[in-house]
Amino acid sequence: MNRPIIALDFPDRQGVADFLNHFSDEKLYVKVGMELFYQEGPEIVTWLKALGHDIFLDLKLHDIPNTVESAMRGIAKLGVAMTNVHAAGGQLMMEGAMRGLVAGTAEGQRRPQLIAVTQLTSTSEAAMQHDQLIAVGLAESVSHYAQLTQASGLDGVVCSALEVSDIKKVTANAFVCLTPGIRPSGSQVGDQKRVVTPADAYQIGSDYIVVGRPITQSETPATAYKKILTEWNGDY
Ligand SMILES: O=c1ccn([C@@H]2O[C@H](COP(=O)(O)O)[C@@H](O)[C@H]2O)c(=O)[nH]1
Repeated sequence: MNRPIIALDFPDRQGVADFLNHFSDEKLYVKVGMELFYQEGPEIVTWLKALGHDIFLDLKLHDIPNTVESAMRGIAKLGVAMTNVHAAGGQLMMEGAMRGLVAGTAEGQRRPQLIAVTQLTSTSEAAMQHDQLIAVGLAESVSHYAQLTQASGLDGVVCSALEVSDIKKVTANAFVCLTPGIRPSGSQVGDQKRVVTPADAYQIGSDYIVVGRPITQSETPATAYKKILTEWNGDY
């Protein structure tokens, strides 16, 4: 079964522990983002790994190439399955990120997948053009960032499932599209702008989906997760 990646957007480890209690012994694919990591530090990753979960460390690095390369060397040592940067940091920064990750990965250990954020799923086309002064459409901007990411030697991108078909046309087969902004029909959209249901993400061909609040804020998280898991595996 392909597992949806659960965004563990909690303020502390206790919040995560309470949440995980709903799942008995199930091995999950979880995402640790800024909220949790900046409170708990790298130990949160060590703890989740010890529980048997796979981890996407979503820190979205965006800095000068040398700084990102050094930071990635450290991230590699945490043994996460995947991590990321912002494609807007540019080709030199992304190449530096990959160099750091390769250098920091111990022999015999698998290098974490490295992907780049194109345009955040909370960004609308109008906001992108106004805030970032980008004159092209959102689809074109996302496609450009995907090609730049591939040229930089990374494994894939973060985008909305709405852009996956276009990206797949201009990138290699193995190039990964990870899609947050997933909302089961009827659930609250919140601050997300480019949303897709788990079933549609499956149909479109997303490689991974990331789901946070529809699971973490649910009264019955395990049931919400199971329903999304089923849809995401083409059973709906
Ligand atoms: O473009 C992006 C990149 C990252 N995210 C992250 O995914 C989750 C989504 O959570 P929801 O509660 O399902 O909205 C969150 O941690 C974001 O930081 C994203 O949404 N869009």
